[in-house]
Amino acid sequence: MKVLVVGGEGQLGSTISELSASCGFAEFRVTRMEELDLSSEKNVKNFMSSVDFDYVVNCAAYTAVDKAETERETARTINALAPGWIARYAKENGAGIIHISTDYVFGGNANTPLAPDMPTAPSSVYGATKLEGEKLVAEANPRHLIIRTSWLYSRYGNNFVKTMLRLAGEREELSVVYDQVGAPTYADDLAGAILKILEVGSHNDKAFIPGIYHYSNLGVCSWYDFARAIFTFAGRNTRVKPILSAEYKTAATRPSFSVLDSSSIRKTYNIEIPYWTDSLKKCLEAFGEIGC
Ligand SMILES: NC(=O)C1=CN([C@@H]2O[C@H](COP(=O)(O)OP(=O)(O)OC[C@H]3O[C@@H](n4cnc5c(N)ncnc54)[C@H](OP(=O)(O)O)[C@@H]3O)[C@@H](O)[C@H]2O)C=CC1
Ligand SMILES: Cc1cn([C@H]2C[C@H](O)[C@@H](COP(=O)(O)OP(=O)(O)O[C@H]3O[C@@H](C)C(=O)[C@@H](O)[C@H]3O)O2)c(=O)[nH]c1=O
Ligand SMILES: [Mg+2]
Repeated sequence: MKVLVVGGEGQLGSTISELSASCGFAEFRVTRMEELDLSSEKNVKNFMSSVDFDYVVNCAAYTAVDKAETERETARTINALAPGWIARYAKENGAGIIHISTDYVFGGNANTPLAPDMPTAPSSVYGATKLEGEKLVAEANPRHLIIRTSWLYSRYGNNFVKTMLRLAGEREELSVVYDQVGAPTYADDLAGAILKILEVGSHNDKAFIPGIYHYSNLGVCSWYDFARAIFTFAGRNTRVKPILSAEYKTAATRPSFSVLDSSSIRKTYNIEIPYWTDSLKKCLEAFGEIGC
């Protein structure tokens, strides 16, 4: 089986690239932006019609949540139009698509974990463009898996864990919001789940069951709790002050509650999902923040 990974330089793309090196069930080709720039349909068409693959995994996205508020068109091209093109040219190759989306498609008014079929109501341009991307992917290719994840972190790219560790080197106290509740997700865990789904699909095409799924690490926390856990596990003395979102002005509005219910991916693909603090410790070990 052949798998094409688009967006290979981001957090998830880099992680899949790393983990796939020891995968025996498929041959992976990972693209970087210089090889495939998603800003035009022509690029996508030319590239995708020149390569042979059975599944494409789209890890590329415009993830600068605040900047997206003023760069709506670019965000829409990368998060909505391009995934639609990728799904379409995958279909023309007879291939399926795994596309990644976000908890920010939800409005934040729920108070129980969000199942994939619950109503969406994005409060940001990033969330709205990601939601449109989901629709375009589903319309363009019936063999689609859309996996919504949340609060992704890894040793690659930019993420909250790295931001906190950097700021801890600059300040003795940080203020972090405690009225936005969700669940962090370690990119290694999500990448492992994606590889497992591909492996299942490689043995039996019918076991690749299309639809929208959720994948976050288990458990629930606020960004404040997340920051506290990072500093506790990393042995830092940085103080963290809990604040309200109203006290931390940002261009984009984030959902106050975006805990994803990941039970359908767990059951359908027999995937074990680790608890968020266990995975955070693993990531900090990989950073050399613990045990070195
Ligand atoms: N990060 C998070 O907290 C979360 C992410 N997600 C979703 O998970 C997926 C993976 O996210 P993550 O790995 O964190 O994202 P990253 O921002 O780390 O990676 C996205 C990659 O896409 C690339 N990209 C942007 N524009 C283009 C373009 N025109 N052509 C080709 N590549 C482009 C980026 O390049 P460059 O960096 O040079 O712009 C980057 O390498 C995305 O779909 C995201 O929406 C969902 C929930 C949480
Ligand atoms: C740096 C910092 C952030 N915050 C707040 C801002 C925000 O509400 C929250 C998290 O900050 P970030 O900027 O890391 O979060 P953000 O970029 O919004 O993270 C999101 O990225 C996109 C791509 C997703 O898909 C989401 O799942 C989510 O991970 O913490 C503080 O309260 N204090 C701080 O010092
Ligand atoms: Mg961010």
